[in-house]
Formats: sequence, structure tokens, C-alpha cells
Amino acid sequence: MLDTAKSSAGSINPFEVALKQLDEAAKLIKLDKGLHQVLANPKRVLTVSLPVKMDNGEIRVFTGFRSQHNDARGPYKGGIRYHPQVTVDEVKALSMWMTWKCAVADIPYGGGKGGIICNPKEMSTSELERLTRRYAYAIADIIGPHTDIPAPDVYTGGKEMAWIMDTYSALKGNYVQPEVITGKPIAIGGSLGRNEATGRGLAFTVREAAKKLKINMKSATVAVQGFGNAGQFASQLVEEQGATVIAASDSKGGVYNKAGMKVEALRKHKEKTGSVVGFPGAKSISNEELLETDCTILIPAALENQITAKNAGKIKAKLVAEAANGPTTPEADDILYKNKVLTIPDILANGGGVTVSYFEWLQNLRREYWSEAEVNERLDRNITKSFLDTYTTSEKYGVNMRKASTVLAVNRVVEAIQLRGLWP
Ligand SMILES: NC(=O)C1=CN([C@@H]2O[C@H](COP(=O)(O)OP(=O)(O)OC[C@H]3O[C@@H](n4cnc5c(N)ncnc54)[C@H](OP(=O)(O)O)[C@@H]3O)[C@@H](O)[C@H]2O)C=CC1
Ligand SMILES: O=C(O)CCC(=O)C(=O)O
Repeated sequence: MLDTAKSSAGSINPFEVALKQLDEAAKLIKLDKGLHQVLANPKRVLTVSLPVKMDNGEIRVFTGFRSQHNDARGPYKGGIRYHPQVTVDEVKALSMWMTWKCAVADIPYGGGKGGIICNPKEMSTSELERLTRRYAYAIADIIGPHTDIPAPDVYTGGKEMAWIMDTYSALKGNYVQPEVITGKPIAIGGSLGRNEATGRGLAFTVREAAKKLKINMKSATVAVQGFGNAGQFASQLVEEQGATVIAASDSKGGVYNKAGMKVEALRKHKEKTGSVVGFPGAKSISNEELLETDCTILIPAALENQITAKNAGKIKAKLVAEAANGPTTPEADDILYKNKVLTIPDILANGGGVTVSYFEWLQNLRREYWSEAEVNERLDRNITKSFLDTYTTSEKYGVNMRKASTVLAVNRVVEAIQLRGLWP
């Protein structure tokens, strides 16, 4: 039976968290009740059964989802997650956050998200290919270059995006349609800078927040939870601003060294051994301890619901920059705000990924290639403006950055709904 409440990150239901965040924003802007209801429900959630022949000849049936939350501002956009604990409510929450994220970034997309309940770490490449192609086939009728454009998320990357592009292109006309998906390998229409974009965008928001908080990046220390695509590039790029990474973790545990650890060395160690655990010269810590590390900047870059009412009071960082989606519960947000910890919320801090996905899509539609410098420069301009818009909104309403960014997003989405006459 499907477990619809829990998620990749445990027992707090992420969709309930997303609804509470929406409620709080709706209250602040006195949102019409009907519009509130429209935004509280994804427009469509597709559940698919995916029979796959495994390497040993057995047939296994996997379950996948695609949630399309809102398309008032443009096609649905958002990643695809492979994880054993994916749930429909998690995917619904992630799709709602994508709607807000694209609105905060002010790019012409709505929000969508997909997921498959599977453990990619226990599957061979050919099993993963068969599963991915089966999923692409199953969702092909609701995705498309102008309807819904997927991308990578946890435990997916360029390889899966390439298979989806290929399956979709073969199904829909038998010519290459790179603009149906982003986060592709460069050789088949991916954008320079997309791989690093989530971390790079986050580093730009950290730079802006540091100016506001008068943090000297040269003496700042960093703890990063999750050392995948988002976590590795985020920590590398804040290191380039002068900060020192003193703690890092992944699904197997964490490491701490007060004197600092070079991100490139951590990356090499993880590449070689499969984990940051055992990094030479560092002491082992748990993921819980990592969050409570005495540091300047905390970067949650793994899964949802890591900072909760239980541990928020123990966070020592001055700045929390959310690379992960949904790492902080609303109760924890209030505690952090009271304790004067500035949180750069997910829908702002990790918006670099989808922003460069947008650039990739534009390049694909125009059959153009942009230089990496152009991509990074545009990303910087875009996300810096989003940071400043959110910061100003937080001052205007006297609320934390999460509420401010949600208010900003909801206002933009509601404006689009009203202009298009979708409501009333
Ligand atoms: N990729 C992107 O473009 C974007 C990603 N995000 C968000 O960033 C977060 C990370 O995604 P991404 O980096 O792409 O995914 P990856 O699959 O590249 O990396 C996930 C990382 O999280 C670690 N992890 C998994 N479970 C735990 C756990 N319980 N405790 C600590 N670490 C854990 C994994 O460990 P291990 O290596 O051991 O498996 C891995 O290092 C997600 O919330 C995602 O939605 C947001 C915007 C864009
Ligand atoms: O690049 C994209 O389109 C979306 C990435 C994503 O899933 C996210 O931002 O959470």
C-alpha cells in the first residue's frame, strides 16, 4: 500500500508544511478564500504504475507521480526525484514550492514535480534506463516543451534527463526535442552552468545576506548537510568567497574539523569512498549534530524537515541558506526568526537551478549556445534582484524571509490568474 503521508525525509508531511506556509502568506495579504483554495490544490496529480523487467528476469512494478500545481504564469516546471520514500504528498508539496520559486525568480513558469518510489542505489544502469523510459512514456501526454518541462532532483541527473528527452522525442514526432527537459548533458543541448547553478545561485544569495548581516565571508565558517549536486557546489562557491567549510554530511553521516576542510578534497574523498565519512583529519558527527554545529552559515542541502521545533533553538548559525527544498518547518521558522537567525528560504536560495533551466530551455528553443560567463552573469542579476525584492518585502511586512518570499510569489501568481481571467 502507498504511504501518502510520510516522505523521503521522514514523518512530517511536507504537503501539510506547504499548506501552512500558504496559509500564513494568505493571511498577511488577506487573500480571497476561493483563490486560496485554488492555490492549495495542485491542478493535476498523475500516478503511474511502471512495470520494469529487472536484470534477473523478474518484473517489478514501481509507482511514479507527476504533480502539476499551477500554470498561471507559464508551463509547469520542476524536477524528478528517485527515492525509496517518495510519496504523493511530498511531490505535491514540491510542486507547490516550484510555483512559488518560479514566481520569486520571476521566470515564466508554473510549478510541477515528479517522483518515483525506487532505490536507484540498488539498481543497475540498465534497470534505471528501463524505469526512466517507462516513466517518460507514462507521463509523455502531460509533459511537453510548452506544457510541463521536467528537470533533475534528488538522485537523478543528466543521464536520466537524456533518456527522457530521447523517449519523448521518439514518441512525439521522432525528431529531437531538447526543450522538453532541462539539466541535460551539454552534448545534447544542456546549458553550461546548469550543473553548478543551484549552488551558484545559493552562493549569490549568501553574498547578499552577508552584506545585510555584516558577515565577513573571510572569517565565516560553514556547515553543509547533504553533499550531492546542490551541497557540493554551494559549499565550493561560498568557499570561493573566502568562507571555511568545517562540517559536511551525506546519507551515511557527517564529518567535522574546526580547522576547515577543502571542498575539492571532500569531493574527491566522497568520489573514492562513496561518502564524506572517514575524511582524513576530521571527527565523525551525526546529521543531527551537524545542524547544531557552531558555525556562521548552515546550508541544509539534503531533504525536507531537518530543522524542526525540536532542534531550531539549538541552531547556532547566524545565517541558514536553504539549498534543499522544505528543510525547515513553520514552527522552526518562527524560532529561528525570534533568535535572529536569518533564513534564506528554499524558494529563493535554490532558485538558481530552475533559473538556469530556464536559460537552457531558451537556448534550446532558439537553437543557441550561451557562454558560461553569460549564464552566470544573468543568474547573478536575476537572483540578486529576487533576494533584494524578498528582503524589502520582509521589512515591509515585518516578517521572516520565508513569509516574505511566499507573499511575493503568491501575489505574482494571483495577478497572473486574475489577468488571465481564470478566476473568478
Ligand atoms: N539539483 C537541483 O538542481 C536542485 C536541487 N534542489 C534540492 O536540493 C536538495 C538536494 O538535491 P541534489 O543535491 O540535487 O540531490 P543529490 O541526489 O545530488 O544529492 C543528495 C544529497 O543528499 C544526501 N542525503 C540524502 N539523505 C540524507 C540524509 N538523510 N541526511 C543527510 N544527507 C542526505 C545524499 O547523500 P548520499 O550522497 O550519501 O546519497 C546526497 O549527498 C533536495 O532537497 C533538492 O530538492 C533544489 C533546487 C534545485
Ligand atoms: O531545474 C528545474 O527545472 C527545477 C529544479 C528543481 O526541481 C527545484 O528547483 O527544486
